[in-house]
Amino acid sequence: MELTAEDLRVVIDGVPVLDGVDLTCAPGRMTVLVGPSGSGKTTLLNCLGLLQVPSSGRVLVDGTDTTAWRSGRRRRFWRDHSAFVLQDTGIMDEESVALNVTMRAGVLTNRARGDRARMLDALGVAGLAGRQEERAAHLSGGEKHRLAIARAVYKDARVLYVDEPTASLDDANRRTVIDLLVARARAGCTVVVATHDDDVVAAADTQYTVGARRAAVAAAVQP
Ligand SMILES: Nc1ncnc2c1ncn2[C@@H]1O[C@H](COP(=O)(O)OP(=O)(O)OP(=O)(O)O)[C@@H](O)[C@H]1O
Repeated sequence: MELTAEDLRVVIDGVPVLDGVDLTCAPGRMTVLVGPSGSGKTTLLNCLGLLQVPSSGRVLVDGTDTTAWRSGRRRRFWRDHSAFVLQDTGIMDEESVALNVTMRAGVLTNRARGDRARMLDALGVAGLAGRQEERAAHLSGGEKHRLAIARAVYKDARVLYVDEPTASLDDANRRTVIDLLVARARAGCTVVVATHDDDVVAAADTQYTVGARRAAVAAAVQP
């Protein structure tokens, strides 16, 4: 699915955070959003993920303007097409690793339901083979990141939104996460990543510097 931002602006408390962003995130490509801390990367990621309503401008999904989408339409987009790997990863600590992948539980028990073979496959891809019956709370921070990506792999989400996936990971985990994201893009997904990590940037197909336009305008008005 193609995501397009057109003249996107976000103003918070009278302060422009995003100032006219034009951007396309194409399927089959990993697009990274870079820029200094506070430049608006997460804000842009949230707008592209329809989690945040911009002050003006549009977000298009496969050419369809989402501005008028009501909550039900947005929820269908999230349910059917997208996966989020955000900074707190959204892992349910008290549940099993398996349930965190399939996101479907039995009515009377918390046993994971869904396609077991695909669940095991997704865990294998994420380097978590054999961990399905453990409680997610037992996983390390890096393993939880990989579990969140396993969830996206299981879901076969067409759009993957990722915020700072490698922050506070060791080198081996960083490499695994980067390779997983590249593999999702090669599988045809639209992968959008907000990052400070040069290795993530080096692995990306497209780079967008957030705040560059603001910086250019500020430089132009310097005496
Ligand atoms: N809900 C909010 N209320 C007030 N200010 C906000 C809000 N959301 C974002 N901001 C401000 O908008 C600016 C951009 O924040 P954002 O989190 O998008 O930056 P970022 O580039 O992702 O930063 P980092 O690299 O540090 O994660 C910051 O100055 C932040 O304080």
